[in-house]
Amino acid sequence: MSPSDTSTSPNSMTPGKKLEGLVAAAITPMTPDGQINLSVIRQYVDYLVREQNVKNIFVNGTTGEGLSLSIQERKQLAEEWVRQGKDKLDHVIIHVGALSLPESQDLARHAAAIGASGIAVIAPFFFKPTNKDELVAFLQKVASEAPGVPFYYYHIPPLTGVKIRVEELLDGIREQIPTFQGVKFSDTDLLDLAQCINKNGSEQFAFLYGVDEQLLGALAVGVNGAVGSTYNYLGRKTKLMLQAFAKPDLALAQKYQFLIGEFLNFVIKLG
Ligand SMILES: CC(=O)N[C@@H]([C@@H](O)[C@H](O)[C@H](O)CO)[C@@H](O)CC(=O)C(=O)O
Repeated sequence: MSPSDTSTSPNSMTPGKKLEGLVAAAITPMTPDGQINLSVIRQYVDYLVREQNVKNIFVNGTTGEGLSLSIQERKQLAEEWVRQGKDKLDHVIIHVGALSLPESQDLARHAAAIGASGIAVIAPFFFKPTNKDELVAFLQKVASEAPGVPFYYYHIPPLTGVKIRVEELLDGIREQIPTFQGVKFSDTDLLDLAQCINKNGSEQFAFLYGVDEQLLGALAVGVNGAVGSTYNYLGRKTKLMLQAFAKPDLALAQKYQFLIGEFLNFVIKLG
C-alpha cells in the first residue's frame, strides 16, 4: 500500500479514542538474510489481540530498532501495521523521529497519509537541543506536517541523552503544537512524571510509561497507560496488575510487579 493507493482512510482505526492502557512496542520481524519480514505482521496483530489482549501498537520505536532501519523500511512497516491493524487494533502509533528534520517530516506526512492513529518523536540525539525552546521547535516542525494526527513526545533520556524535563516542555505546548496529545515517558524520574501529571490535569494528555519493570510506581503517580517491549508477551499478566491496582488490591499488584521484575532480571542477565 502506498500513500496514494491507501485503502485505509486517515485515522480510521478509532477516531478520537484516547490512547490508554497497554501499547506493545513492536519488534521488527526480519528474514534470516536481514530483510524486514512484512509477511508475519498479520499474524503478529492476531497474536497480540487474541493472546495478549493488547490492541495498541507502537511501531519503529526502540524495540523495533526504527532508527537502524532505512526510511523506506520504516514506511513499509508503518503501512503494513496500519493495513493489518485496521478493524483489529485501536491505535497504531508510528515513531517518526530521525536525526534529519526533513526525514522526520517525510515520515510524519507518510504516517498521516496512510491513516496512522498517532505519531511520536524522540529528541534529536547527536546534535542535541540544549533547551526547551530548541526541542519544541524541532517537534513543532515535525508535528505540523501531520496536522490531523495526534502527536506524542517520546522522552527517553537514557538513550537520547536529552534530559530536558518534560514538566518544563509541557508548559504552553498546545499553543505551539495544537495536535499535542501526550508523552511516552521512558525514564525513571518519577518526580518529573508526577509533576507533569499534576500540572496538566485539565489538558487530557495521555501519559504512557515506558519502563515496564517500574510500571506500578508510575501508576501510583497517575499514568494512563504504558508502552513497552514486554507487553508483546506479558500483556495479559500486566493487565492483571492494572486490574489489581484499579481494584485497589495493592498487595496483588505488587505481586505481579515483582514477578515481572524477576522475569526481566533474568532477561537482562542474558544480555
Ligand atoms: C530502553 C527500552 O528499550 N525500553 C523499552 C522498555 O519496554 C524495556 O524494554 C523494558 O522496560 C525492559 O527493560 C520501551 O520503553 C521502549 C519502547 O517502548 C519502544 O520500543 O519505543
